[in-house]
Amino acid sequence: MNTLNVDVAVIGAGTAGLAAYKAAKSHGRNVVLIEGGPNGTTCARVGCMPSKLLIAAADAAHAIGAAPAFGIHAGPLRIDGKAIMARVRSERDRFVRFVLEGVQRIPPEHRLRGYARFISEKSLQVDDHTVVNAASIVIATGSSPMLPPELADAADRLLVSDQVFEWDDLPESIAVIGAGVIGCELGQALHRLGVRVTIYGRNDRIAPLTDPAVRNAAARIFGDELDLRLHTEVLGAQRDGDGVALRTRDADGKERIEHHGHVLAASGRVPNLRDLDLANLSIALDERGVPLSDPHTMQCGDSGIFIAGDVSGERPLLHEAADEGRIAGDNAGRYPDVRRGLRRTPLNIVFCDPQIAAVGESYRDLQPGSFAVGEVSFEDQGRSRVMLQNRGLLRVYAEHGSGRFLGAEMTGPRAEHLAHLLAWACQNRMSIDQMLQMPFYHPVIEEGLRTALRDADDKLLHGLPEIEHCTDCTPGM
Ligand SMILES: Cc1cc2nc3c(=O)[nH]c(=O)nc-3n(C[C@H](O)[C@H](O)[C@H](O)COP(=O)(O)OP(=O)(O)OC[C@H]3O[C@@H](n4cnc5c(N)ncnc54)[C@H](O)[C@@H]3O)c2cc1C
Ligand SMILES: NC(=O)c1ccc[n+]([C@@H]2O[C@H](COP(=O)([O-])OP(=O)(O)OC[C@H]3O[C@@H](n4cnc5c(N)ncnc54)[C@H](O)[C@@H]3O)[C@@H](O)[C@H]2O)c1
Repeated sequence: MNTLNVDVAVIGAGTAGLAAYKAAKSHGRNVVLIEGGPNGTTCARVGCMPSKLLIAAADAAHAIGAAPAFGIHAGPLRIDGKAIMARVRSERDRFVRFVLEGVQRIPPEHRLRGYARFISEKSLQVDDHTVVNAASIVIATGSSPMLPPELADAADRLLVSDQVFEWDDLPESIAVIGAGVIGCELGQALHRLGVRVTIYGRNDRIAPLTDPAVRNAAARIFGDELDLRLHTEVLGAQRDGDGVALRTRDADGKERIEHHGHVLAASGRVPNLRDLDLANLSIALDERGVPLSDPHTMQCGDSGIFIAGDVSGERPLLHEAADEGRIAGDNAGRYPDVRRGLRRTPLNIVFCDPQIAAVGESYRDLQPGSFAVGEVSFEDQGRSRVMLQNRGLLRVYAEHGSGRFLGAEMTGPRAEHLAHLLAWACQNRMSIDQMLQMPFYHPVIEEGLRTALRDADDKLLHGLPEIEHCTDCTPGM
């Protein structure tokens, strides 16, 4: 057995772990980065990048399908699944290569291969070859897809998103379980690429939306385009012939058995904590078994243990993993002189079409009666109509009294850009009035945002509370 004595050990070489390693090193500390699985990060290998590559192909197919409405006819659409997947994989490999080059630049003596688990608060066992003693430790082990037990009998026809990006051709049909972020992004992309897709959601949840009005708008738009079954419970899945027989029950209690080629579990992800032997530590855990941590320092209690990225289960997004990793690594490097790091305004973007986004405080978390809602439908919004992308709804939330902009939820054209504008305004604690003093060009989609801001301004002026406050969006739904 080897023994390694270091100042800081970082478990996991994903986005959070790499940021933590760099931040801890900046203090001149002796740091080791431990990775058990494949290098390259979830984002580049099986997450953000390959999913956006698949969506880009779907966008291209959709644009051809939409062209006749402008009087443009490109001939019959032909989708070459093999070519699509070849591009997804080769571009994905290119992104992974950049990450691997970065990992290679870390001196070999600072990298350790193997899965780590805790022996005590200051020591780790890595596989069966090394004991690492460290003054502080960063847990940055990421997350894994959750597999609902009722899908177990689908056997080899049960997939998770990781496997989609290894396909060398597109399948004929697929059932997507979960109308969350992955379900909406991949489900719609595959549908637009000619795969017969059914998306099943067990409640009315669509991606990160908590505002019932925006949720309804998104459900309507999605449901108009593809087979979306909300409020539908999956009862079981059985390997059957060349596919899967999926047994479901809808909101009216009607049970059905339908045949699909594959089943994709897009039902959420769970933090990678199970094999870390956290029971050997005295840090407090929440009800999911995730170590409790301070979101500004990433410190677990007053220990020398820090947590960052998807494993913390708080904001499982790339830019948050990078921020949390940086804060955790900085504090691990300066431990016990722990400091608060910068946390940004929450920003969530789903790359479906129309895009979905949420900024700042979510509708669900706002205090009923304390805020006004301004809204705009994109149906008659000038630029959106010009581009034939006039679908969706944007709702902005503003605090009564201060007039401060609190947050927004939306589905609509170019929501990724609107969401950034709004997140910047939110982080700068701007009021609706200050936002309306900013320039708006013509004709742009941002004029739709101005309509929503004016609506909020009007309601603030008249002291109108939000009357349709969500009654069913209790936490966790
Ligand atoms: C399909 C998909 C699409 C996504 N799209 C987006 C997007 O568009 N935008 C966005 O912001 N986010 C997106 N995300 C989320 C984003 O990818 C994650 O938030 C981010 O990659 C998390 O980084 P991380 O460092 O926490 O985890 P990871 O990159 O998963 O790193 C964790 C590492 O820890 C290693 N590890 C685990 N246990 C141990 C152990 N015991 N010992 C040693 N090593 C261990 C793992 O092998 C892994 O390499 C997407 C995710 C998915 C799945
Ligand atoms: N654009 C992006 O930023 C992006 C893209 C993809 C993934 N991600 C990240 O990856 C994480 C995981 O994505 P996800 O889509 O797996 O999780 P999610 O939490 O977004 O959605 C999971 C959905 O599955 C539903 N569900 C759970 N069990 C079910 C069951 N048995 N039957 C039917 N529905 C069920 C849940 O109600 C929920 O709506 C996201 O939280 C997100 O942070 C981000």
